[in-house]
Amino acid sequence: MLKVNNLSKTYAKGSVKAVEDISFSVEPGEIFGFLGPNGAGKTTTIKMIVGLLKPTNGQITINGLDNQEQPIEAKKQISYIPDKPEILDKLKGITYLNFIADVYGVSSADRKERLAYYLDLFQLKEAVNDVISSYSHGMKQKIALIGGLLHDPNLFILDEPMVGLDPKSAFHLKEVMRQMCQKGKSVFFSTHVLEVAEKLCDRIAIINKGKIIAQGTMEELRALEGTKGSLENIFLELTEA
Ligand SMILES: Nc1ncnc2c1ncn2[C@@H]1O[C@H](COP(=O)(O)OP(=O)(O)OP(=O)(O)O)[C@@H](O)[C@H]1O
Repeated sequence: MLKVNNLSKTYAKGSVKAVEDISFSVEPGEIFGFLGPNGAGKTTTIKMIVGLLKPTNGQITINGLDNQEQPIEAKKQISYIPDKPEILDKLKGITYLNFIADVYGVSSADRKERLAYYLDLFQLKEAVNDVISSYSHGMKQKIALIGGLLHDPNLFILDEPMVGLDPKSAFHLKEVMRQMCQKGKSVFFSTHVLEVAEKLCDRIAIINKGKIIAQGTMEELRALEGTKGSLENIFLELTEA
């Protein structure tokens, strides 16, 4: 579903090596967690995958489509929810969601069904008629999530999705991620919440100082470190230096 090959990104005319020659893939039906300390290169990697930043080197394919050669077709495959979604907050929630559905060409039958389902799930049925500027941080995040789910993306990409969500909404988001994967779609997300990653992800990659220092299933990561410990233990040991 997602293939990242030898990807690098430098900033400040090459003086900052934010991402250095990383490679990984996310298979259909997989939840993939992307972990790393502050400044490790997670957001930079995600922005290259979704086409917001041009790689210095390397290739990204999404469902077989090169995201630099076929950017529009590649973007149709994905939804991206940034850590701080910037939404058109002068609009009412429902106007925003219909706008997103229009952009992605979602049919009126699918739109009606998905809106009813997700607005109920994330408890925004009433608030959707208010302007977004009146929403709390968590409500803004939820309207962005619903917008991201309306076109039923093949690859759902989220940067720190749990921050700001109440426990019930976080629970439902995790359920939505699992349901997507049961349908053969994929989820790729960054997080600092290691307990969530450990429970939810099929595979995990850990990035540190721009380089991937470990990747695999929890079992593989444990074997790599020769431990029976938690992901927190493994993460701290690997990123200590
Ligand atoms: N626009 C930019 N110009 C220069 N350097 C940048 C820029 N954006 C990011 N960096 C640098 O690139 C490196 C990777 O940053 P990035 O935001 O990708 O990290 P991150 O893993 O997402 O961190 P966090 O967990 O704190 O969000 C850091 O050293 C950061 O200072």
